[in-house]
Amino acid sequence: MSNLYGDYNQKIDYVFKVVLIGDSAVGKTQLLARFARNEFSVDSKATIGVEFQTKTLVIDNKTVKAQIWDTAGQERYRAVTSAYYRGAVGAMLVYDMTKRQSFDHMAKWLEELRGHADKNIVIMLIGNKCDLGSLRAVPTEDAQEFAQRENLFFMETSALEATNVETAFLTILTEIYRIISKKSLTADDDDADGNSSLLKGTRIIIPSEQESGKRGGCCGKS
Ligand SMILES: Nc1nc2c(ncn2[C@@H]2O[C@H](COP(=O)(O)OP(=O)(O)OP(=O)(O)O)[C@@H](O)[C@H]2O)c(=O)[nH]1
Repeated sequence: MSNLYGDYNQKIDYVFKVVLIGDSAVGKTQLLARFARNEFSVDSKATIGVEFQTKTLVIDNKTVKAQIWDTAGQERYRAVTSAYYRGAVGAMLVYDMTKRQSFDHMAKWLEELRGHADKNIVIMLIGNKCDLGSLRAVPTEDAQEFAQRENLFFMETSALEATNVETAFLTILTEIYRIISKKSLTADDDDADGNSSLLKGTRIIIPSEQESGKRGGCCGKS
């Protein structure tokens, strides 16, 4: 059996690590719960340290395992920053559209991300909690402008109502796939050893055989 989310007996062609970042309580954990398990919890506890969940899907007839990492927005609960970003090929910068401050902090989060992650990482800005429309504190245009200026994808979501959550994850994963598959075919960014800089230090592509035990640089549950 094969559908959008793949067949569990199928071999994995790619593993894409995507990180979630943003202030505490913007909804990172619930966006992940909605995408990975189609669940939502109203009494979500603050994340302590780092967690990740995986979801397997099919893009362009290839089986892609999305490994989505979630960390604490609260400084005191944050784990070692560089380890969190290592190997990430995508990032979702999440703010709460009812909390202006969480949007104003996006520049700071973006700076941290760009300071630690691969320069080719695909980034999406997410305005979460769009179900709370009457409490909106961040106009869509402000976010669009920021996204355009910083060259980010942008989407407004609701983890509660499952609005745009799947679309957001599929959009970023498809864009990562588009870049990776193009990189696999071209040698534009090759270094002196013939290795693509995008592929080299970042383990963007983890071949299926490495999935079964030889995977490097990752920890956590799957
Ligand atoms: N109305 C509404 N509430 C949401 C939505 N997403 C998350 N919440 C609520 O917002 C609160 C915080 O959600 P979390 O997912 O734990 O936030 P977080 O960004 O992971 O927080 P940290 O782990 O502290 O970084 C919880 O009470 C959630 O139920 C949403 O789309 N709409």
